[in-house]
Amino acid sequence: MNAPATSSPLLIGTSRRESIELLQAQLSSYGFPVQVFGRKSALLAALHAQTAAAVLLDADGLEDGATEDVLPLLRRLFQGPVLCAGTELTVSRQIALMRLGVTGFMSWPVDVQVLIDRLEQLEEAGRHNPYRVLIVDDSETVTRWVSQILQQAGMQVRSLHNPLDIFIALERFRPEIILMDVYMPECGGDEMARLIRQHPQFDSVPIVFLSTETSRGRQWLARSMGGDDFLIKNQESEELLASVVITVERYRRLRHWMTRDGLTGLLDHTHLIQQLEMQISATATQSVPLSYAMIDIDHFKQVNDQHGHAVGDRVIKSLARLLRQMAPSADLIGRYGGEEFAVIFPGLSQIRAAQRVDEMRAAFAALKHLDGGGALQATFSAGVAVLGNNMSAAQLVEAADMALYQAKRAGRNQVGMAS
Ligand SMILES: Nc1nc2c(ncn2[C@@H]2O[C@H](COP(=O)(O)OP(=O)(O)OP(=O)(O)O)[C@@H](O)[C@H]2O)c(=O)[nH]1
Repeated sequence: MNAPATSSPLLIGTSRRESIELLQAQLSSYGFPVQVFGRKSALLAALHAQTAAAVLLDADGLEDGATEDVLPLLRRLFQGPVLCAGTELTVSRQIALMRLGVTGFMSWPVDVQVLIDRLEQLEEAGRHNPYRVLIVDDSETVTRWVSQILQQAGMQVRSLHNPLDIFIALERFRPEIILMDVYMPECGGDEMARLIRQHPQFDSVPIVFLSTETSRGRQWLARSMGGDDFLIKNQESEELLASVVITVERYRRLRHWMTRDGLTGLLDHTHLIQQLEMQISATATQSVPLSYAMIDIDHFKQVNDQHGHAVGDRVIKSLARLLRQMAPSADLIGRYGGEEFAVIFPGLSQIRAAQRVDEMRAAFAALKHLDGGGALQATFSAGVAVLGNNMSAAQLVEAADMALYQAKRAGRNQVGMAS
């Protein structure tokens, strides 16, 4: 059995179907559904009948047509990403293929890890998480005007009239950009920016000043105090929108590399704990539970010793992918250490979280990991704890860790619950 394949399939068009059987099996074992087509008409019919995640075309063409012949028809049916894989694609051919609608290139034979990374990036980009924008301005007219423009563009907006309340909003709403007035009765926007920059977890959130200030000197002073950009109030709405989109996109890209573990793309240890602390403080004011699970692959040393480190890495990546598919959000999963992972479950009781983790455990145990011609299976053990009164993040982690230790002692491949 393969990983739960929730996504649309990758469609591959090639005349060398037999040479990609291994690639197809590997992708399936990572939970990516794949369909392979030798004939142009079959590929186009499949695109007509269903939604595809992406299309991968062999630069050497299909059995009954060159790649350049397939693309115009294909592009009429499919607006998503089209990758093209070739042995020696010259720059001029790549440009010609791009003009026909190819969005990315790869080397042939296709490296499964490179392809998986590309597909995961495409999935991530396709999730359409709306931008979170915090507006801090004492003027009701300005906040209403700015909110309206941004909300109409599909963004999530919160407004704050008193800048002194900003830290609660930063923790709860976790904005990806702050649009801040420069002159407010309680304090200056530049002073507030300086204060925000004192906190490492908010140090990278972009701050764009909104002001009627046209003096370049005053603008530069505000920027030197921690602002990223300066927008004049009452300008064209297109300019405001463009500035927000460009700034948040750049922030998202930077943040991805700053916070993620290189092998799995999950939150690294530091940012997982930071996320847990934020979730705990968000839960503090609501009477909802918060559970936390620690997950550790069983006998992983043996996997490395018997199959090699590269296969071990593949097992780690498969588990990361499976957790991403089955956890509430990619922002709530982390790689805690080598073969150790953690998942945060806001709003779930300990028993419900343990049930979810047990479903993950069963799905992972059923996965087949390829090793040359053969395949191996692996299992994990887990410990789940729920946040108690006045419990800190460190105490919650410790409780889950103890439950994990009990699950290991009780024979592994099971989920333990902290008492
Ligand atoms: N391939 C690979 N191995 C890793 C990575 N990080 C840690 N490991 C290995 O994971 C293994 C962890 O082994 P142990 O902590 O002894 O535990 P275990 O063998 O999983 O046994 P139990 O946890 O008791 O079931 C060590 O051999 C590490 O070298 C990694 O990124 N890639």
